[in-house]
Amino acid sequence: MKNPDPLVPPLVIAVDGPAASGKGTIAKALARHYALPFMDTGKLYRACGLAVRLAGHDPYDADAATRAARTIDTALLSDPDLMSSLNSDYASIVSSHPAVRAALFETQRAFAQAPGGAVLDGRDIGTVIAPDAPAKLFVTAAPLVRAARRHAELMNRGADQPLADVLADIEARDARDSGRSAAPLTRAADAALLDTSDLGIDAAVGQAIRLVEEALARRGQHSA
Ligand SMILES: Nc1ncnc2c1ncn2[C@@H]1O[C@H](COP(=O)(O)OP(=O)(O)OP(=O)(O)O)[C@@H](O)[C@H]1O
Ligand SMILES: Nc1ccn([C@@H]2O[C@H](COP(=O)(O)O)[C@@H](O)[C@H]2O)c(=O)n1
Repeated sequence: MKNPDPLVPPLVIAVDGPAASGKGTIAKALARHYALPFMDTGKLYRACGLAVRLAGHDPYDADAATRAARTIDTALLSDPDLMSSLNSDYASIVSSHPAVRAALFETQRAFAQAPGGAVLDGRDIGTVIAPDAPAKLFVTAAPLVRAARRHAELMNRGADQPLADVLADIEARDARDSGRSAAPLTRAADAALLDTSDLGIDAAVGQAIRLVEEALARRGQHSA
């Protein structure tokens, strides 16, 4: 990261959206473009879900999930099973417990408050973790487009899951994430919408940079 200029307000970019919408791809590209640190907050919930699974607990057991969230084992962040479909489900279930979200809040808030700014992607970055972020994106795409992209990704990784199952998983996760009472997935009122259904990765990243620049210009803020 560049040395933060004390005269330039920190550039915090909040990127939210439903499962497999491409928000991680876009957030990582924005972090590279603006030379900012990046956090994939979904990995924290995935690590919590995986810890619950490995301990043989029920993800609906709020006490077990909260204990796991309070003692996240960082080794789990690079576990090959972290990104599996089964673990996506566990992550989505444990993330609905308010105490789990509370346990993971400070790590994310501290990251978002880095002196020079940061890019975070997740479900509640623009609404809860960094509500004052000067630039917010809500990235989405049609469910079938998202499922096809995730399906291709899983095939590349050697996981052979039918497209219809991938679609059903994504829709179930979105419904759970949007329907929960604690920090549900929702577009912040001041987040720019970016639908990538008809955009390739380069075009989507180009649009994202343009939307960030527009948000900064509206606030009279410029990227350093
Ligand atoms: N605009 C795009 N065009 C084609 N493929 C894309 C596009 N954006 C992302 N992808 C691909 O779609 C898949 C999902 O993207 P990504 O992991 O960025 O989504 P995500 O929203 O962060 O997912 P998750 O919610 O599971 O963390 C990846 O394989 C990625 O390479
Ligand atoms: N800020 C966040 C990030 C993630 N979640 C939950 O974790 C699941 C996995 O996240 P991915 O981004 O890796 O898909 C997701 O389905 C959410 O349930 C969250 O609640 N808040």
